Amino acid sequence: MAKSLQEFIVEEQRQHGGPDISALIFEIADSCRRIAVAVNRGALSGVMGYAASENIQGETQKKLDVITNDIFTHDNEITGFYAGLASEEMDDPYEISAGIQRGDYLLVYDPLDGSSNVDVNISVGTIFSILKAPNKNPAVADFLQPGVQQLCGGYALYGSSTMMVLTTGHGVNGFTLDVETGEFVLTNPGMMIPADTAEFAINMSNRRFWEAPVQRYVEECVKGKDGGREKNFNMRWVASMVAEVHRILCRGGVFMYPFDTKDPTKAGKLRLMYEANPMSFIVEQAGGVSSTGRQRIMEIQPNGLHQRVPVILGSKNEVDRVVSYHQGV
Ligand SMILES: O=P(O)(O)OC[C@H]1O[C@](O)(COP(=O)(O)O)[C@@H](O)[C@@H]1O
Ligand SMILES: [Mg+2]
Ligand SMILES: [Mg+2]
Repeated sequence: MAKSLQEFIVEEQRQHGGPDISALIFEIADSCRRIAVAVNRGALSGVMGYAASENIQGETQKKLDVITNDIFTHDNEITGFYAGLASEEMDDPYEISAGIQRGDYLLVYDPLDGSSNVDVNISVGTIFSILKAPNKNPAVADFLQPGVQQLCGGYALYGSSTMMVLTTGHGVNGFTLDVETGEFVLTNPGMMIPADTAEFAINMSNRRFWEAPVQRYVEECVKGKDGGREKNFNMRWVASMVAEVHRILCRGGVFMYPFDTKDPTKAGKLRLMYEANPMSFIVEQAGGVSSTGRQRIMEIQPNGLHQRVPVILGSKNEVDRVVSYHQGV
């Protein structure tokens, strides 16, 4: 019989040792199960559309951004495992309430990724990263750890089925939610990204704002066999990073939200701490590569909780090619 997430994580912990974060992972999975219910009920709960608020990035929040942030924050706060929490939807780290025990870890998360898709019933997700807390009363600086220090990176995908995919540094495993039992079951053990691909994902409407190396790469993909590449390429853009990364884990591909000059105040669109880092951890553990074009993402020393970074990730040979185009540029 297929293993449950719980059985799998306990076994992985026993096998590899290190800090025991198995209970943290079960609680996160349970919280994602509750978010899946909120997302799946859709309009039935009256949660479609915009809230009357903006987040720190000046983005108008969807009602579900706010609801899922509340669920994820509350569920994980009360476990007593964390010294502090930080989310895309909160300007500053969330302080653990008085009376709740402070634990040894930090949790950073994007409670609802791809939220522009919820009103049109397209896949969304939750992304999270677990770090060691340097102390029980963490300041912002204590959260600013490079991705290589993550203890766990993972996401939940609320798609045609709900899945949880995660790594603790010993490969990548995928679990599907059995809605009848409420349990996540191991369905995709040892996920690996093929080194080669003929599929790329990028928001083409930003084309005129990209730098020369990305212009060159995409141009070559579009021209395919007529432009010197050995094959023709296909393109996908879901506008949900979770769905995009999941597709790449399942069948390969390259995903890019590169540096662009659209808004000179922003180095890219995606956020380092709770989007790029956990996804990079997963991609690297699955044999892929994740880079800004000029630097391995997981080696970036963060300078802010909501810092943005260019992201190019996926199948090794294609990402290596894009990175090589950046050399000397
Ligand atoms: O709408 P665009 O510019 O194509 O951006 C899509 C990207 O933005 C995101 O939706 C950002 O995430 P949020 O929904 O959490 O802000 C990514 O999931 C996705 O890859
Ligand atoms: Mg996001
Ligand atoms: Mg989000």
